[in-house]
Amino acid sequence: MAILVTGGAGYIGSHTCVELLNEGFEIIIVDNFSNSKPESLKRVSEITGKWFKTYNIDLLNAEGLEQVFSENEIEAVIHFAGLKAVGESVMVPLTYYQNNLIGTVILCETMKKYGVKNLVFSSSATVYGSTAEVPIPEETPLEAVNPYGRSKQMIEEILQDLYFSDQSWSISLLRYFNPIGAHASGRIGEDPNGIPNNLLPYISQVAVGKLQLLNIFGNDYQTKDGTGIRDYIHVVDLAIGHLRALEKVQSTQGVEAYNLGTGRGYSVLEMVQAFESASGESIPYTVIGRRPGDAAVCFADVSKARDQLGWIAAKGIDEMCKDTWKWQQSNPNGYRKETEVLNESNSPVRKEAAGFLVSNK
Ligand SMILES: O=c1ccn([C@@H]2O[C@H](COP(=O)(O)OP(=O)(O)O[C@H]3O[C@H](CO)[C@@H](O)[C@H](O)[C@H]3O)[C@@H](O)[C@H]2O)c(=O)[nH]1
Repeated sequence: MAILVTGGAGYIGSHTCVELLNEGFEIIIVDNFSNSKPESLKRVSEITGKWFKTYNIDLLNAEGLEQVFSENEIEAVIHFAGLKAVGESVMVPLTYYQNNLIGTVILCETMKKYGVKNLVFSSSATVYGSTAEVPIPEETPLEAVNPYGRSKQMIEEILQDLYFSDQSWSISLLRYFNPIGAHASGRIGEDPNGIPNNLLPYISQVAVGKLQLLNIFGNDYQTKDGTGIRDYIHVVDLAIGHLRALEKVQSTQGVEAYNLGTGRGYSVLEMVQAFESASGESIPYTVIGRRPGDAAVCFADVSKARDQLGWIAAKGIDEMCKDTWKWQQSNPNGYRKETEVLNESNSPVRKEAAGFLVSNK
């Protein structure tokens, strides 16, 4: 019996695959590689010394997915696959709803057909919106503020309805706070397309000299130093949280949401300092206006995951920054080779995209 991992080649997916393989699970991966590279899976194999089957299939391809279920004995699914860029989701909402919602519905229909009813779903703290009171417990009303977030919120609701219709399902909704860091080997890590949207990938690209200056989005929030506060969590801790959730869905029925965070918040300026110490590089920055939709402060109440999953994040901010830096330094172009990067920088599409991003700053 195997665990099916959708989106297993992505950032959180690949780290979870390492932990699953290390704990002796058999895994099968489905990924369309729209935002990831097969190279990450090669490295998962290299780190663990284990082999696994990978299908290059889009979740919207119901027949392809059916083939995966008919060819393998699957006991549970961890579902990561989905589009995840907030800004992009505002511009192409239908693409987000098509991929994230319909992809999940097709996955669940196929699971149902094959009698597989154990599911761990990759949700996000984004479902809480930007005004929730901290620390945020799971029962906080959900009010996502952009199409990406709403797609996660709607999927959670669909999965609740599914359980209501058939109580033999067992589903965990994992609401991630801010995953950063990388595997300690430095072989797998976060590999964003183009200019990063998120703080840590941006800082690490400044440290390695790919970007010149960090733009800090506002220093006039009601926080200790005026900059935004977030609950950063090491991606390996997060990956281990999936294993605990998997044990839970395999031993009970029901649908439960869990916050996966550390329960501690750090400001943007504290992250800059922590990264400077970990890397020995200086991070030049400038303060610009607030980014629309950003919360001032966001951190988790982690008691439910601790009490019900027996899970707690173990790695601190220094280890998060050290591992991010090791990955960034040894893979300045992510999973791409130098030649691929050169070809891309000459492509007209790439130039247009870069112009677009700069003009939106
Ligand atoms: O170039 C940057 C990028 C970010 N920030 C700030 O850094 C903090 C963290 O930002 P970011 O890394 O973009 O994370 P979030 O805004 O918290 O967004 C993450 O967390 C959200 C809520 O969980 C999810 O919806 C998103 O997908 C996920 O990227 C915030 O205060 C930002 O204003 C900057 O100052 N400059």
